[in-house]
Amino acid sequence: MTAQTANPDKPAPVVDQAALARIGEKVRARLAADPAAYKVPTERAEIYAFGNFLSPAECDRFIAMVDEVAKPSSLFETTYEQGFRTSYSGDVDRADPFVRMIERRIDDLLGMEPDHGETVQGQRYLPGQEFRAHCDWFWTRAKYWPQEAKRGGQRSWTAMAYLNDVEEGGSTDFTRLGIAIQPQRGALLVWNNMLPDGAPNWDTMHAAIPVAKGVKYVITKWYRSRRWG
Ligand SMILES: O=C(O)CCC(=O)C(=O)O
Ligand SMILES: [Fe+2]
Repeated sequence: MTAQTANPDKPAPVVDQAALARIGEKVRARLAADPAAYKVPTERAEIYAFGNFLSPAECDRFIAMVDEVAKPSSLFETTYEQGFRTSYSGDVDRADPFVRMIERRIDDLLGMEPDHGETVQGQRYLPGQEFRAHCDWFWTRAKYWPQEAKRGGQRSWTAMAYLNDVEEGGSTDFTRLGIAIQPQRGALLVWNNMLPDGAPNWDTMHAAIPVAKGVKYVITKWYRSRRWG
Protein backbone atom coordinates (compact mmCIF):
# COMPACT_ATOMS: atom_id res chain seq x y z
CA MET A 1 0.00 0.00 0.00
CA THR A 2 1.03 3.58 -0.31
CA ALA A 3 -0.23 7.03 0.51
CA GLN A 4 -1.89 9.06 -2.18
CA THR A 5 -4.78 11.24 -1.17
CA ALA A 6 -3.10 14.26 0.38
CA ASN A 7 -5.15 17.40 -0.11
CA PRO A 8 -3.10 20.54 -0.73
CA ASP A 9 -6.05 22.73 0.28
CA LYS A 10 -6.21 21.24 3.74
CA PRO A 11 -2.90 21.67 5.56
CA ALA A 12 -2.08 18.74 7.81
CA PRO A 13 0.03 18.69 10.98
CA VAL A 14 3.74 18.14 10.34
CA VAL A 15 5.00 15.23 12.41
CA ASP A 16 8.35 13.69 13.37
CA GLN A 17 10.02 16.76 11.90
CA ALA A 18 13.25 16.77 13.89
CA ALA A 19 13.84 13.06 13.31
CA LEU A 20 13.13 13.42 9.59
CA ALA A 21 15.48 16.39 9.29
CA ARG A 22 18.22 14.36 11.01
CA ILE A 23 17.68 11.38 8.72
CA GLY A 24 17.80 13.68 5.70
CA GLU A 25 21.08 15.18 6.85
CA LYS A 26 22.67 11.79 7.42
CA VAL A 27 21.59 10.31 4.09
CA ARG A 28 22.54 13.48 2.21
CA ALA A 29 26.08 13.36 3.59
CA ARG A 30 26.39 9.70 2.70
CA LEU A 31 25.19 10.16 -0.87
CA ALA A 32 27.38 13.21 -1.38
CA ALA A 33 30.39 11.02 -0.58
CA ASP A 34 29.31 8.26 -2.97
CA PRO A 35 30.81 8.62 -6.47
CA ALA A 36 28.22 6.19 -7.85
CA ALA A 37 25.32 8.51 -6.90
CA TYR A 38 23.97 10.61 -9.75
CA LYS A 39 22.05 13.63 -8.45
CA VAL A 40 19.02 14.36 -10.58
CA PRO A 41 19.36 18.05 -11.44
CA THR A 42 16.72 19.94 -9.46
CA GLU A 43 16.92 22.24 -6.46
CA ARG A 44 13.42 21.38 -5.30
CA ALA A 45 13.87 17.78 -4.24
CA GLU A 46 16.68 15.38 -3.37
CA ILE A 47 16.55 12.65 -6.01
CA TYR A 48 19.47 10.36 -6.84
CA ALA A 49 19.96 7.52 -9.30
CA PHE A 50 22.37 4.58 -9.25
CA GLY A 51 22.97 2.64 -12.46
CA ASN A 52 23.33 -1.16 -12.25
CA PHE A 53 22.48 -1.34 -8.57
CA LEU A 54 21.03 -4.79 -9.22
CA SER A 55 22.67 -7.30 -11.56
CA PRO A 56 20.59 -8.82 -14.40
CA ALA A 57 20.42 -12.10 -12.45
CA GLU A 58 19.15 -10.27 -9.34
CA CYS A 59 16.54 -8.48 -11.44
CA ASP A 60 15.32 -11.79 -12.86
CA ARG A 61 15.11 -13.30 -9.42
CA PHE A 62 12.97 -10.42 -8.19
CA ILE A 63 10.77 -10.55 -11.29
CA ALA A 64 9.94 -14.18 -10.49
CA MET A 65 9.15 -13.20 -6.90
CA VAL A 66 6.91 -10.33 -7.98
CA ASP A 67 4.99 -12.67 -10.27
CA GLU A 68 4.39 -14.91 -7.26
CA VAL A 69 3.11 -12.24 -4.86
CA ALA A 70 1.45 -9.71 -7.20
CA LYS A 71 -2.24 -9.04 -6.64
CA PRO A 72 -4.33 -5.99 -7.62
CA SER A 73 -2.70 -3.08 -5.80
CA SER A 74 -4.38 -1.67 -2.77
CA LEU A 75 -4.11 1.86 -1.51
CA PHE A 76 -4.73 3.35 1.88
CA GLU A 77 -7.91 5.15 0.87
CA THR A 78 -8.99 4.07 -2.58
CA THR A 79 -9.61 0.67 -4.08
CA TYR A 80 -8.23 -0.96 -7.19
CA GLU A 81 -11.50 -0.40 -9.02
CA GLN A 82 -11.16 3.36 -8.86
CA GLY A 83 -8.31 3.19 -11.33
CA PHE A 84 -5.79 5.22 -9.37
CA ARG A 85 -3.27 2.44 -9.05
CA THR A 86 -3.96 -0.31 -11.55
CA SER A 87 -0.68 -2.20 -11.23
CA TYR A 88 -0.39 -5.51 -9.39
CA SER A 89 1.76 -5.54 -6.27
CA GLY A 90 2.70 -7.45 -3.16
CA ASP A 91 5.25 -7.67 -0.37
CA VAL A 92 8.10 -10.06 -1.02
CA ASP A 93 9.14 -12.54 1.65
CA ARG A 94 11.30 -10.65 4.11
CA ALA A 95 12.72 -13.85 5.56
CA ASP A 96 14.16 -14.88 2.19
CA PRO A 97 17.98 -14.60 2.41
CA PHE A 98 18.17 -13.05 -1.07
CA VAL A 99 15.65 -10.35 -0.13
CA ARG A 100 17.52 -9.72 3.11
CA MET A 101 20.77 -9.28 1.23
CA ILE A 102 19.26 -6.70 -1.13
CA GLU A 103 17.54 -4.88 1.74
CA ARG A 104 20.84 -4.70 3.57
CA ARG A 105 22.47 -3.28 0.45
CA ILE A 106 19.85 -0.54 0.19
CA ASP A 107 20.08 0.20 3.95
CA ASP A 108 23.82 0.50 3.59
CA LEU A 109 23.77 2.66 0.49
CA LEU A 110 21.58 5.20 2.30
CA GLY A 111 23.09 4.67 5.75
CA MET A 112 19.63 3.84 7.10
CA GLU A 113 18.79 1.99 10.29
CA PRO A 114 17.57 -1.41 9.00
CA ASP A 115 14.63 -1.44 11.42
CA HIS A 116 13.25 1.79 9.92
CA GLY A 117 12.64 0.13 6.54
CA GLU A 118 9.35 -1.39 5.41
CA THR A 119 9.39 -4.75 3.66
CA VAL A 120 10.25 -4.48 -0.04
CA GLN A 121 7.17 -4.32 -2.20
CA GLY A 122 7.15 -5.66 -5.76
CA GLN A 123 5.00 -4.18 -8.48
CA ARG A 124 4.09 -5.15 -12.04
CA TYR A 125 2.41 -3.00 -14.70
CA LEU A 126 0.92 -4.41 -17.88
CA PRO A 127 0.03 -2.22 -20.88
CA GLY A 128 -2.40 0.51 -19.79
CA GLN A 129 -1.63 0.08 -16.09
CA GLU A 130 -0.39 3.03 -14.08
CA PHE A 131 -0.06 4.65 -10.68
CA ARG A 132 -1.40 8.20 -10.84
CA ALA A 133 0.31 11.20 -9.29
CA HIS A 134 0.81 10.86 -5.55
CA CYS A 135 3.28 11.52 -2.77
CA ASP A 136 4.71 8.61 -0.80
CA TRP A 137 4.61 10.52 2.50
CA PHE A 138 1.56 10.14 4.68
CA TRP A 139 -1.08 12.80 4.87
CA THR A 140 -1.65 13.22 8.58
CA ARG A 141 -5.32 14.13 8.22
CA ALA A 142 -6.09 10.82 6.52
CA LYS A 143 -8.01 8.00 8.16
CA TYR A 144 -5.01 5.65 7.93
CA TRP A 145 -2.70 8.04 9.79
CA PRO A 146 -3.33 7.10 13.46
CA GLN A 147 -2.36 3.53 12.66
CA GLU A 148 0.73 4.55 10.67
CA ALA A 149 1.76 6.94 13.44
CA LYS A 150 1.92 3.94 15.74
CA ARG A 151 3.89 1.76 13.37
CA GLY A 152 6.86 3.85 12.41
CA GLY A 153 5.48 7.29 11.69
CA GLN A 154 6.07 9.40 8.63
CA ARG A 155 7.95 8.10 5.60
CA SER A 156 11.39 9.55 5.05
CA TRP A 157 13.10 8.20 1.91
CA THR A 158 11.88 6.01 -0.94
CA ALA A 159 14.13 3.57 -2.78
CA MET A 160 12.83 2.07 -6.00
CA ALA A 161 14.60 -0.27 -8.42
CA TYR A 162 13.62 -1.00 -12.02
CA LEU A 163 13.85 -4.68 -12.80
CA ASN A 164 13.51 -4.44 -16.57
CA ASP A 165 13.65 -2.05 -19.52
CA VAL A 166 10.15 -1.13 -20.69
CA GLU A 167 9.48 -1.17 -24.43
CA GLU A 168 7.32 1.95 -24.41
CA GLY A 169 5.85 4.16 -21.69
CA GLY A 170 6.09 3.36 -17.98
CA SER A 171 8.33 6.23 -16.91
CA THR A 172 8.31 7.61 -13.38
CA ASP A 173 7.32 11.26 -13.76
CA PHE A 174 7.90 13.84 -11.05
CA THR A 175 4.89 15.79 -12.14
CA ARG A 176 5.63 19.11 -10.42
CA LEU A 177 9.28 19.10 -11.45
CA GLY A 178 8.87 18.15 -15.09
CA ILE A 179 11.33 15.28 -14.66
CA ALA A 180 10.69 11.89 -16.28
CA ILE A 181 12.79 8.87 -15.39
CA GLN A 182 12.73 6.06 -17.93
CA PRO A 183 12.97 2.58 -16.42
CA GLN A 184 16.44 1.11 -16.79
CA ARG A 185 17.05 -2.47 -15.77
CA GLY A 186 18.94 -2.65 -12.49
CA ALA A 187 18.86 1.09 -11.77
CA LEU A 188 17.90 2.32 -8.31
CA LEU A 189 16.16 5.65 -7.78
CA VAL A 190 16.10 7.15 -4.28
CA TRP A 191 14.53 10.34 -3.04
CA ASN A 192 13.85 12.23 0.15
CA ASN A 193 10.10 12.63 0.64
CA MET A 194 10.81 15.48 3.04
CA LEU A 195 12.34 18.92 2.70
CA PRO A 196 15.69 19.45 4.44
CA ASP A 197 13.78 20.84 7.45
CA GLY A 198 11.86 17.57 7.85
CA ALA A 199 8.47 18.77 6.54
CA PRO A 200 6.78 16.95 3.64
CA ASN A 201 7.91 17.98 0.16
CA TRP A 202 5.03 18.37 -2.30
CA ASP A 203 7.53 18.50 -5.15
CA THR A 204 8.19 14.78 -4.68
CA MET A 205 4.79 14.12 -6.27
CA HIS A 206 5.24 11.42 -8.89
CA ALA A 207 3.29 9.12 -11.17
CA ALA A 208 3.97 5.84 -12.91
CA ILE A 209 2.94 6.67 -16.47
CA PRO A 210 0.93 3.89 -18.15
CA VAL A 211 2.98 1.21 -19.86
CA ALA A 212 2.31 1.46 -23.59
CA LYS A 213 4.12 -1.65 -24.75
CA GLY A 214 5.74 -4.48 -22.81
CA VAL A 215 5.65 -4.92 -19.05
CA LYS A 216 7.22 -3.02 -16.18
CA TYR A 217 8.55 -4.48 -12.93
CA VAL A 218 9.77 -2.46 -9.95
CA ILE A 219 10.56 -3.02 -6.31
CA THR A 220 10.04 -0.26 -3.76
CA LYS A 221 11.27 0.16 -0.21
CA TRP A 222 10.06 2.95 2.04
CA TYR A 223 11.76 4.14 5.19
CA ARG A 224 10.08 5.61 8.27
CA SER A 225 11.05 8.24 10.79
CA ARG A 226 11.08 5.58 13.52
CA ARG A 227 11.22 1.79 13.84
CA TRP A 228 8.68 0.28 11.47
CA GLY A 229 6.10 -2.27 12.48
O1 LIG B 1 6.38 2.46 -10.68
C1 LIG B 1 6.79 3.61 -10.57
O2 LIG B 1 7.44 4.17 -11.45
C2 LIG B 1 6.43 4.39 -9.33
C3 LIG B 1 5.91 3.53 -8.21
C4 LIG B 1 5.49 4.33 -7.03
O3 LIG B 1 5.39 5.51 -7.08
C5 LIG B 1 5.22 3.68 -5.73
O4 LIG B 1 5.18 2.44 -5.66
O5 LIG B 1 5.03 4.41 -4.74
FE1 LIG C 1 5.22 6.38 -5.13
